[in-house]
Amino acid sequence: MDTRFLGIPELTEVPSVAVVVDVMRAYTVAAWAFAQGAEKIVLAGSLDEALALKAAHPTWVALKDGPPAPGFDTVNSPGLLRSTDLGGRTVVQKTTAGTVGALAVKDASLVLCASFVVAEATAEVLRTRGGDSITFVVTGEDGRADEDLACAQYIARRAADPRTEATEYLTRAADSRAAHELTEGIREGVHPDDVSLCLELDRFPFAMLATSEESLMTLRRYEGSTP
Ligand SMILES: O=C(O)[C@H](CS(=O)(=O)O)OP(=O)(O)O
Ligand SMILES: [Mg+2]
Repeated sequence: MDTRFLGIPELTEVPSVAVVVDVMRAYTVAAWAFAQGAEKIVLAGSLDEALALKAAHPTWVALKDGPPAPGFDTVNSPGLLRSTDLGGRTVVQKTTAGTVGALAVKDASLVLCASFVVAEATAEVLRTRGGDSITFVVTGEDGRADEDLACAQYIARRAADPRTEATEYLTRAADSRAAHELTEGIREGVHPDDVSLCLELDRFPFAMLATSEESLMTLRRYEGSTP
């Protein structure tokens, strides 16, 4: 199998199968949103687009990274989201790295968004649908964010060998720059439990599949075998 690990600036071709990884925190947050009942997540390309979608659909929940901001309902924090009821709601998500990475591969034939909380479910989709070539988009720090690279490498290994152990990959993520910045309060819009929530292996049994719906990149939970 041809497996590549690329940062967003290195995406010069449309991949066939793309796994977009953002551990801290976009795709941990997205998984929590589904766990809290969200029906779908629209991935916005800019803050202005997110606000325009919210204005056009006032019942949608607009979410951004960093500090709270006017027009947005909440922030990119799993610790904060886990006490929010999102039953049947549509979430609009805009973050610095994660949502940008998914939009960068929107023309791929299969796009999965992933983090440690959905690692095994994602690996299982790759075992059945991954084909010969998989591109992992390491969204943070232009491909150098070790929490994202470690998770991507773990999912790739796990897809090939379900006996792969997670410990060394989780240890790298726990020691990443993002983990330290979240812990030390350098990043904003943070709950004290965010880092530990981002390191919960296989917290959720579903994968997350992104497709274009009415020209919007839309993420849904996926538990079947045929995306
Ligand atoms: O919310 C996050 O953790 C980051 C943004 S920042 O580094 O906190 O400013 O966004 P993401 O796209 O989820 O990596
Ligand atoms: Mg990140």
